[in-house]
Amino acid sequence: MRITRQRLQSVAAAIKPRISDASPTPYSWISNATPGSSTGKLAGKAIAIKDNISYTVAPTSCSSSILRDYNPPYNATCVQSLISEGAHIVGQTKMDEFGMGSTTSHLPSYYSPVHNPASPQPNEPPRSAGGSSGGSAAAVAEGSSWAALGTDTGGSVRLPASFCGVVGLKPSYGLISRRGVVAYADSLDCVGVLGRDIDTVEQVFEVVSQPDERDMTCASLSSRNKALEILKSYIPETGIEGIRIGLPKEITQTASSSLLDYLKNQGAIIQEVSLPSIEKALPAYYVLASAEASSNLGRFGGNWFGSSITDTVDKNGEERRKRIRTQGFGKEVKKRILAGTWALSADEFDNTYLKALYLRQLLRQNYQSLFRIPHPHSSHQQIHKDGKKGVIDLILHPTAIGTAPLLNSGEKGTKGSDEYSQDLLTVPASLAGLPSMSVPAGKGQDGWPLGVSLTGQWGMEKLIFRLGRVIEEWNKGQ
Ligand SMILES: NC(=O)C[C@H](N)C(=O)O
Repeated sequence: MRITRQRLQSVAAAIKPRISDASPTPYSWISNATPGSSTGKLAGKAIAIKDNISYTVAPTSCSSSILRDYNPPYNATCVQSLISEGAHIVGQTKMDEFGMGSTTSHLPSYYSPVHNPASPQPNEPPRSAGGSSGGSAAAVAEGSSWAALGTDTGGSVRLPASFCGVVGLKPSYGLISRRGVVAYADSLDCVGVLGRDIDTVEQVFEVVSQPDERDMTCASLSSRNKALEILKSYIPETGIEGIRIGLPKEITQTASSSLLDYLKNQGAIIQEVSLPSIEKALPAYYVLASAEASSNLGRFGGNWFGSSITDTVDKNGEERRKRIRTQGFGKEVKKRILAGTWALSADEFDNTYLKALYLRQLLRQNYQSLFRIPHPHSSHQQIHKDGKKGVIDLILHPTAIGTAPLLNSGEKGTKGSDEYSQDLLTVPASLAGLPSMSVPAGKGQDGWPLGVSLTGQWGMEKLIFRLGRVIEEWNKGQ
């Protein structure tokens, strides 16, 4: 039988029981298909995927009304890789609409926000699972999926991982193909992996981190190999003896002294470093991400998407476009489209967009000046004015400014500009395109999970996993 798009859509319609709208479940769609294959590196493993990653048997809505009935015609490369290795795709997970948010509460009215399952007491008021991949983090934390894919533009995998007490990796920019992933901000978007431990995250990462000639931004095999060779020549094959960890002095270190002592006892060398440009990272991120989003979301104009919204068939094209975009996008998405369009306008371009690009460049140089391990692409190499070389291998700091905020209370950063500040410590690595992983690290005074982030040179995921495992060991004793 020929597989046409219509056929796929009717199959999806038959098997896509959308989750009841009032439920705080992590999922927007749950599969009732039988588990994956019994062979392959991920045989039978239950994996959830964020609702902006194309999977032909389910609607891919990006938690947006405009894509409510969109069924993608092909699998994203990363999903195909999971299926080829025997994984069972258990469902698609809720997210802040188009990835814009940090709480998974920017949702269409027919979804309710995801509740964070890491609650230390059964009757606590619900807290946010973080965002925008809050559904993926909650699915892993509650145990309904073994691992999950998310996407991270400015912290969307790491922040929910920290709030839900799981591991979340945002890989180096370009390591996981984005073919079939709905774009938010192309110069920042990364597919990321969440799991309850580092072994799980590494197993999934190894499967999905492959060159893809159908994604021109996906790193080639030679860049990947070069990064591995560089790592071998700088760092011993095992252990963390002699690994240099930098603590940025601009970030208040909540990492417990017991963790730092534990790392020192294992042979790590810990020192303070300076990342002054980190201060301007948040405004630069929101200018650049919104500018890119305003352009990317232009494609949702009413011709191909949002057809279920329209009752304006008889109106001219402009009316129809306006109506569909007005009804189809939520408030936060509209705000970002307007902000991004403004930043790119002739009057504002130099003063806003170019300034943000400049700040991004400063931040990138700042990171590069700290690392002992060189960037595999020489064009990124920082030549130090003073001729000094960088000395550290990994940077360690808290993932978030606190524990999970209450849901929809208007307090602790769930709404308004306060919500943007949740990303304070995650956007710097995104702007620099560097790998960064959040690992559970103790609890806050309120008993909710805390996470620490490890950031390294481009392509140094293996080193991040290695140090992450030591932190994981320490965390078991907490
Ligand atoms: N997509 C992300 O990484 C989340 C970030 N809070 C944003 O709204 O852009």
